Amino acid sequence: MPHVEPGMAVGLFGGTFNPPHDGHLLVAELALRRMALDQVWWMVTPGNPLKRNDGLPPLADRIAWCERMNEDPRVRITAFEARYNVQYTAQTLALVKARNPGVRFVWIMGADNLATFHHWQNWRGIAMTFPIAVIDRPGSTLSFLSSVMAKTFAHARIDESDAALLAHLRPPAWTFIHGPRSPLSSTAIRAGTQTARGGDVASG
Ligand SMILES: Nc1ncnc2c1ncn2[C@@H]1O[C@H](COP(=O)(O)OP(=O)(O)OP(=O)(O)O)[C@@H](O)[C@H]1O
Ligand SMILES: O=C(O)c1ccc[n+]([C@@H]2O[C@H](COP(=O)([O-])O)[C@@H](O)[C@H]2O)c1
Repeated sequence: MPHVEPGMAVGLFGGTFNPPHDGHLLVAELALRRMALDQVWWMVTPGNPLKRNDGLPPLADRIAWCERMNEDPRVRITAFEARYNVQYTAQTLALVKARNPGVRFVWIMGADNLATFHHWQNWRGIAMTFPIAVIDRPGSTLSFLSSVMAKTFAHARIDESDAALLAHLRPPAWTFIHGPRSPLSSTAIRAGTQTARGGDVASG
């Protein structure tokens, strides 16, 4: 687990990163700036518990790709979930919190995950224990209105102009952050229609 000091504000950004791309960098930079975070951890998951993970490249490869991609020293690449044998985010977050007293953690996810968040293990517990920042993503912009999570915790949503307060608020507290958006996805990169650094691959 990366080193942190009490009093720091840290964003936890879990992902499969198969492969990482500029969209992930954009999320990290937006989160650092808008929430005045000291660090963002890219937590490379052993495998999304809701997805089929056969065919997933080895964790070591995905970590190496992330390290090659990232140039910001505030972004820390970690795969401690595999080492501690945890896969569900609720477990991951409990572990991080227990090992780092006095540190303010915020869970960060793209808007596509907001739409399915209510299928996650103990999702209400996560929302009751950690502030959450949802970053806009093409195709999922309206999920902050329609998702079960957004409706259930509508009373706890703060305006994004107050995002810098989020790490210091008592949960439940969440916000939806709009900003520059990236159309990139790992799926399209694997399919060969986009590149990790952006832009469409010309067809034909
Ligand atoms: N372009 C993007 N804009 C905003 N958030 C993104 C973007 N790409 C990925 N994310 C977010 O980053 C986190 C990790 O995503 P992941 O590694 O699964 O990438 P992905 O592009 O969504 O992959 P896949 O297409 O395989 O599902 C998730 O919270 C996801 O919502
Ligand atoms: O805990 C869960 O039930 C759960 C369900 C789906 C996704 N997650 C986590 O959400 C993060 C983003 O997943 P993904 O597939 O969009 O890269 C990653 O850290 C996953 O482990 C967690």
